[in-house]
Amino acid sequence: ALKRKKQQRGPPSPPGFPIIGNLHQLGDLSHQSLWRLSKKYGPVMFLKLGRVPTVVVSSSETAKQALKTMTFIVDSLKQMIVNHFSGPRELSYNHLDIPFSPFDDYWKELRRMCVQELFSAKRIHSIQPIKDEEVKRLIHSVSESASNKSPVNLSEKFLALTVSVICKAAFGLSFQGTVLNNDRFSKLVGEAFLFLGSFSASDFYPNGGWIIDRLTGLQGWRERSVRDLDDFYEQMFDLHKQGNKNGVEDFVDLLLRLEKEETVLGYGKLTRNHIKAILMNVLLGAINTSAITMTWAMAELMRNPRAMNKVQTKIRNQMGNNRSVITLDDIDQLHYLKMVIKETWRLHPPAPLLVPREVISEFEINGYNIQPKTLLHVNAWAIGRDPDTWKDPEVFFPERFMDNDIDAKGQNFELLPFGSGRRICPGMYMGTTMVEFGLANMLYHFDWKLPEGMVVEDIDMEESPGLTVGKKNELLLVPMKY
Ligand code: HEM
Repeated sequence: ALKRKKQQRGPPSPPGFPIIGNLHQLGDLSHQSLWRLSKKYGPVMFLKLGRVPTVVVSSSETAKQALKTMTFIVDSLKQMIVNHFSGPRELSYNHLDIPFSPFDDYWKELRRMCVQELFSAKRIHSIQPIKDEEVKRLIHSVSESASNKSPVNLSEKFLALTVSVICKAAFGLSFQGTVLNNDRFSKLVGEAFLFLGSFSASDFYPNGGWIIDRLTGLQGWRERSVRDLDDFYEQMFDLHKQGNKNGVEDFVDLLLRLEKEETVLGYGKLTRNHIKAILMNVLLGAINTSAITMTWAMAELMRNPRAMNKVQTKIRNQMGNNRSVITLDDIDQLHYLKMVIKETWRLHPPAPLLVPREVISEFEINGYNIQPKTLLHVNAWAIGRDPDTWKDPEVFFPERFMDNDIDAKGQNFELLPFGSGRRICPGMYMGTTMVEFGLANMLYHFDWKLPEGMVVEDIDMEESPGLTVGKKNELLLVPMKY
């Protein structure tokens, strides 16, 4: 009887208010608030976010139980469509009235297709010339700043690099002089991120939250971002209809072909609106995350001159003096750089709460009972700072990865920048190589110093709110040609 009683026990829960539950305790940077709460309430907590019952796990052990042993689904794509593209509130891709479980099949098929077509190692090697070309452009522009001794906005440069590489690879587009220039596009992507991550009352109060959103101005802003992106997609489809110059089928060609062939995926035919939603997902998943990682890494290295010096010396010794570009093939040898990147992900996972899951059947974590229909968050950010897992968690110390074989590929629950399990990031290899490649080249070709009058203590590590969490203030550094 005692055992039975234990099984029925729910996780500890911070006291909340009626109706809003614990929503008021979240704030802008919810992963941080949840981390603080977890110190008091433990690695499995129950909260009510408005009406939504939510469980948050905050240690590697509980994350493992949640991600590895149980079956549940996250419907990020469905959620996104429902929340942001449907209903009378938004520009609507609203004919996607997607029932719950068939959608899962549909997503599974799509995901398989994406992995084969877009994220495969073969594909990534085939886009290496694109990466080389784009990184050369970056080196060139940073060199100019170096000769003028003027600061470079690294946040912006890294974003521009990933935008050009991903868009050329996925959409066959070059932004130089075509549909959008990099700046406008980067801005659009940034906005889309903010609005997806922004707290929206209507997500929690389906019957009236939109009034609050209108009053706060969020509504108009979302509509504008969505409309701009929609324009962008339409322009891109037009360009693709004009035929592909080099005869290579890119991701958009592929999706348009499947649409034309009236391909049935899961529950129904692939429509233009599905294609937009898929592209949106890929775009948002791909671009910001890599750029954010590179920016955090540079900020941490600037604050830790010992690590900066070590990583540069190692890259330069290994690569010799007269390389124009460090290539994908070189990167395997750069072990210390890889440790620097892992250490960056430990402290700054770009998607700190991963993607929320919905529990579909009852299960237990640490003996606590979790009910179906509960939303489940894994706080990867908290796990990276858990003193039971990491010695001196606040210290940036890449060498900590020397004596263990923890990697970031979803098998070690101590480090989950790409999530784990069924919904693990399919762009993991692409994202990792992107980050390694961008950083290796910036560290090899340039020494970096702080703008005039700034000292190391002035580098702030404040985070900006959103679905992905980047550095709040832009990182400005002065390059010196090595
Ligand atoms: C440093 C780079 C990246 C990081 C840190 C990252 C991180 C993540 C995380 C944490 C998730 C959720 C996984 C989970 O909840 O278990 C995710 C999902 C996803 N990522 Fe990435 N990502 C990166 C790069 C990319 C790239 C380059 C692409 C595409 C080319 C991509 C496409 C996606 C997609 C489509 C999903 C949704 C998968 C699903 O729901 O089934 N990501 N990513």
